[in-house]
Amino acid sequence: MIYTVTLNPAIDYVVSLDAFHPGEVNRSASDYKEAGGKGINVSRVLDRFDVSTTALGFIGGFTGKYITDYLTDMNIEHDFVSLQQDTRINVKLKAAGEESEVNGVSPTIDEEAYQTFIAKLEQLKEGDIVVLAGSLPSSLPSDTYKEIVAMLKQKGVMTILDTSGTPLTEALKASPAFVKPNHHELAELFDTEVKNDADVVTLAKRLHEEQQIDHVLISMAKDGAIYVGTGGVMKLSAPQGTAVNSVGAGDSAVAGFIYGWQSLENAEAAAKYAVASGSATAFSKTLCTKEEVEALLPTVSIEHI
Ligand SMILES: Nc1ncnc2c1ncn2[C@@H]1O[C@H](COP(=O)(O)OP(=O)(O)OP(=O)(O)O)[C@@H](O)[C@H]1O
Ligand SMILES: O=P(O)(O)OC[C@@]1(O)O[C@H](CO)[C@@H](O)[C@@H]1O
Repeated sequence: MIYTVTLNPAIDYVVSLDAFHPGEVNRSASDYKEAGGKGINVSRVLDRFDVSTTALGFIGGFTGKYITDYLTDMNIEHDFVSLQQDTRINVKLKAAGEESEVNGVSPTIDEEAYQTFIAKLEQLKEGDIVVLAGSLPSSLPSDTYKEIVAMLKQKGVMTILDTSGTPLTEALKASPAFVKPNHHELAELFDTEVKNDADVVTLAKRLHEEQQIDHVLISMAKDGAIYVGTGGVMKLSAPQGTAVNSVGAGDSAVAGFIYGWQSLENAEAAAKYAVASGSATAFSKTLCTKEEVEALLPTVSIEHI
């Protein structure tokens, strides 16, 4: 069974305007809401690939109810721990060809809620897959993902991690099986600059070899991705197209990798599916569909390096 963990979910409130004028009353040309947060997005994309998941994490208040209702309507299983405080709302602003984001403040996770969540993870079994994705609520310590990865690995559960900053640095010490930082997050991780593909490969190799991470996929937006892992070292080009909405492109890449890995057990095919999925989401208003991904697959080229 695949589980996604979103410790800090959100309603994504996506607002489009022709132009944004700070300090003035602005009116949306269009807007919509979606259940968001990185793990939830992975569940939503896998659902579109006909792969079942259960979404875990913390949810609270009327915003939390919106998210659980949304997932229930889509027939996506979920088993969140309930909180009193509201789940956050993240504002995604699209104006004059630019995307800006204001991500909200997380509710507080108290010890009782955290232990209830851990008890759910304790039930998982060898062969299960867990995707841990997104920021940590500020009330949780920065080594939370590290502790969870270590605990799950002891049970023979495959762990996949997509986060950034100190929680990522810490969690790498527990060697999750698959990580997908983007190239900015990779540079931040090593406190250095990433100027070209060679720099990306050098740092990704360090993650694979020194931190013993089986699959490292560094996403690079319109420049595709670089994979370093048990499947070798390769650069994947991104399909060309007009970016409409990049929110969730990275999560779609994670879902695409899992789908490719599960169905083909081949890292090259999985990385290719990841890039096609990320691009299909970038080119559409919301998350990609399987048809959109498969239409783009033949346009992803791979160079072994
Ligand atoms: N403008 C674009 N054109 C083509 N493909 C894109 C574009 N932006 C993103 N992608 C695709 O999506 C994948 C993931 O994108 P990106 O590197 O931006 O991830 P991310 O930073 O984790 O994204 P986000 O946080 O917005 O979800 C890329 O590897 C690429 O395949
Ligand atoms: O604040 P975090 O947890 O880092 O990111 C949250 C978020 O920006 O990530 C998703 C897109 O990847 C959105 O659905 C959501 O709003």
